[in-house]
Amino acid sequence: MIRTDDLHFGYDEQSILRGIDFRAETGDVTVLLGRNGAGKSTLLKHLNGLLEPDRGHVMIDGDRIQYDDDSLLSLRQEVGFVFQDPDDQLVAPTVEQDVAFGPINLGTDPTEAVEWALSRVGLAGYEDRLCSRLSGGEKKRVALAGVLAMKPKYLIFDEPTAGLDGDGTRALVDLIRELTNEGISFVVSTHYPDFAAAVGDTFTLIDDGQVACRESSLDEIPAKKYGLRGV
Ligand SMILES: Nc1ncnc2c1ncn2[C@@H]1O[C@H](COP(=O)(O)OP(=O)(O)OP(=O)(O)O)[C@@H](O)[C@H]1O
Repeated sequence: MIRTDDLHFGYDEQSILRGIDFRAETGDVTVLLGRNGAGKSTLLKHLNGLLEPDRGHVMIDGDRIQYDDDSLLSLRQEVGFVFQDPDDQLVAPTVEQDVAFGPINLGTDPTEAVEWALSRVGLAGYEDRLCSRLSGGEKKRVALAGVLAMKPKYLIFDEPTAGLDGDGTRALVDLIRELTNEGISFVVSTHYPDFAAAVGDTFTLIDDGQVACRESSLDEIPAKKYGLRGV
């Protein structure tokens, strides 16, 4: 389980998270909802140590996140993060080099992991393509493959459908459900109720820097009251 207790965080003087008690159960797809600027990305970035709280803490399977370099390296193998904008994530010239980056950093032979990850995202055969020439949707799949290649236990996915067309979104729903059945737990943020309903097991709404509600059905989330798209 990923949990945060009394998590506080602000950028400069601006307080963004104000006592977040968040829970993401192992085996679930936990969907994070909230209006623009509510702090969803900021919370997600705490879950694999990209941001360090001002107060409170983050626990992964009962262990508090530690922020030294060695601890963060092993944390990021266990808890992968796919950014909203793939251009913030892709680091190497070619698809194969990019997806191999994580396993190589971990000191493992990347061959099998790269082949597996690219086939899971439907990009087998793209190994030698230049990342810079890919479409937005393809870049997003490469970014996901790069995280999958690390074989994470938890996968944090910030706005996964941003920039995807209908087919891309449907394929992503199927992939997330398959990977969940294979043992990867997801935390995803989204503004799209259809996508949320299709992938989610539980739904957490962030408002005014706090958890406003947590439900096992999207229908129970008071979308209109919190400025969200309706189901
Ligand atoms: N690096 C930063 N420096 C200063 N302020 C920031 C930074 N990143 C985000 N913010 C501010 O923090 C607040 C929360 O941003 P965040 O991206 O976490 O919201 P969000 O819920 O993910 O929004 P959206 O749904 O629009 O993506 C916003 O007011 C945003 O402007």
